[in-house]
Formats: sequence, structure tokens, C-alpha cells
Amino acid sequence: MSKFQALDLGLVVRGHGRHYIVEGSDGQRLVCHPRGKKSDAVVGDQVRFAESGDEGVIEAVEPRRNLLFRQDEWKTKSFAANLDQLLVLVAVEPVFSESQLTRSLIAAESAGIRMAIALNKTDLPGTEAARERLAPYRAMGLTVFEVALKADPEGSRATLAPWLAAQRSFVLGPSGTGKSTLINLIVQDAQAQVGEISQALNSGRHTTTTTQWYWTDDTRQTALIDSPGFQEFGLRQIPAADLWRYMPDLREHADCRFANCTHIHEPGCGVRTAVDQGLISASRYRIYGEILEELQRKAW
Ligand SMILES: Nc1nc2c(ncn2[C@@H]2O[C@H](COP(=O)(O)OP(=O)(O)OP(=O)(O)O)[C@@H](O)[C@H]2O)c(=O)[nH]1
Ligand SMILES: [Zn+2]
Repeated sequence: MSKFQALDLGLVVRGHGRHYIVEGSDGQRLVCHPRGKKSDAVVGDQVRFAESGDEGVIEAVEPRRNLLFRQDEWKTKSFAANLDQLLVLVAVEPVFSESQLTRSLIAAESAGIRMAIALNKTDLPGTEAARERLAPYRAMGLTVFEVALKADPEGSRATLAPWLAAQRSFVLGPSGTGKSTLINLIVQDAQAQVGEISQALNSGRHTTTTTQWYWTDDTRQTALIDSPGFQEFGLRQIPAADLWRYMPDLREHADCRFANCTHIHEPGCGVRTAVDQGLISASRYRIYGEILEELQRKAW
């Protein structure tokens, strides 16, 4: 048992450098700083904190259930901790990168976080093409919601609300797909929540550069966690030999002659056979090869 057991338990709802906003069990929010030099708390963490005056000190971070993060060549970037699920938001326009989509799904799969995709802007003419690009994801068992957050807000809410209810959902999506529209649709007082926190952190300018926790309403049961966009999505935390295990379609066909098959050049490879038969999409297999190469390159 930790020596901080007697302290209040709080939820990190925003982090910015060494400044954190911690929400106590009574819903009160407090600006906190970590004790000492290290500041390794992330949004979604449960922390033990002590109030001192109108600020607080984070004494300990409780063990995490999971952590969603990416690891690029030079740095590790944590998205959030203790998540129930990931919602990847893509849109008919701008055309989404399948590589980014796949990478975020692999990160969630390897962290043990359930996931779904939402395709937005289905009021636009390119919908059929986007739907086709998402067919392999449906085929591997993922839920793919179709919404038009702006064109049909009520219908979109009805589609997403049951899945989001009573869960802590992390929302990832490239810029311009409708993330702000989603947050404003689902979260009752989104602007107020951001405003209040920015004021506390004195960082009005940074509202979109850090991860933000939203409760959808006063009952504080359902949360959406929004994060700023990013360019790179490295997966260097994953051992190259394990990559295929986090891709359900490859995993399903990884019935190979060699136990340590990389599914690239070996004879008797079930994955390559499935690609040839059209059971694994060519684009997913190509993306697998690209990521694998990245992961193998780090070995030197
Ligand atoms: N046609 C159509 N456009 C939509 C829909 N939902 C959102 N948009 C538009 O898409 C654009 C981007 O929406 P935002 O919600 O600002 O997207 P975002 O993902 O927050 O973008 P960033 O702020 O760049 O991260 C806006 O011009 C919206 O009006 C929709 O259902 N249909
Ligand atoms: Zn193989």
C-alpha cells in the first residue's frame, strides 16, 4: 500500500508542461504541480494529491489500466491513460490516410483498448468510395459508424450516443474531419469546459495544443477525450516480430510454416496466401510492410 493512500484521489483532466488540472471526487478542479522534477502524469491518470492553499501537489500516480501512446524516432508521446475505448474519426473529405488510421488502431490494439471508426460527412458525394476503403476494417470485425455531424446532428448523435454512453472514449482524427463538431454535439457545455480550464492554466493560446477531457454532462459518467492533431504516428514501442499480432486480419491468417514468419518473403506463409486470395486487403498488407520496415530499422 502506498504511503499516499490517505490523500485525495483525483483525475487528471488536463496537462500542460508541469501544470495539471486535477479533478477531485467532489468534482472540484485544482491546478496541481508534480512533486519533484519528474512530471509523468497524463490526462486520464488517477493521482494522489494534497491541497496547499489554492494549488495542489501531485504526490503519486496510481497504477494505470492502460496507456495510449505513440513512439516516434526521438520521442514518446502519451495520448491518455485509463481509457475504455478509442474512436477514430475520419471523413469522406479530406480523404483520410489509411496508414494513419491503421497506426492508431494498432496502438490501441497493443494497449488493449477497444476501438471503433466513425466516418463523417456522409452527406458528401464521395461517401461510396470512402465506404469501400473502410470495407476491410468492417470485415475484420470493427464497428464503422456512418455519420454526418453537421448535416444531420440528431441522427449522428443517435448513432454514436449508445456506444459512447458511460465510457471514457478517446477521439483521434486528422484535422478537418469534424472533431470539434463532434465534441460540440456530444458535450453539453464544451466551450465552457475549455474556457474554465484555460483560465485556470492561464494558457488561452494553448487550448488546442494539449489533450482535453470533457464530461458530456453533469453526471460525469461519459467522457470524451480530445487531442490535438499530429503528423507522425510512430509505433516503435512494438517489437517488429509482434506487429502482425495487432492487425486482426493478418492475425486471422497467420497460419505459416515458420513460427517466426515475418509474412514478407517466407515460403508457406498464410498471410501472403490470404493477400493473393483477396482475403487481406492489399493496402493493409502494404502498410504492414511499411511499418515493419520502420520497426526493423530501429534495430541498429
Ligand atoms: N459536409 C459536411 N461537412 C461537415 C460535417 N461535419 C463537419 N463538417 C465540416 O468540416 C469542417 C471541419 O470541421 P471541424 O469540426 O472544425 O473539424 P476538426 O476535425 O475539429 O478540424 P481541426 O479544427 O482542423 O482539427 C468544417 O467546415 C465543418 O463545417 C458534415 O457532416 N458534413
Ligand atoms: Zn507468414
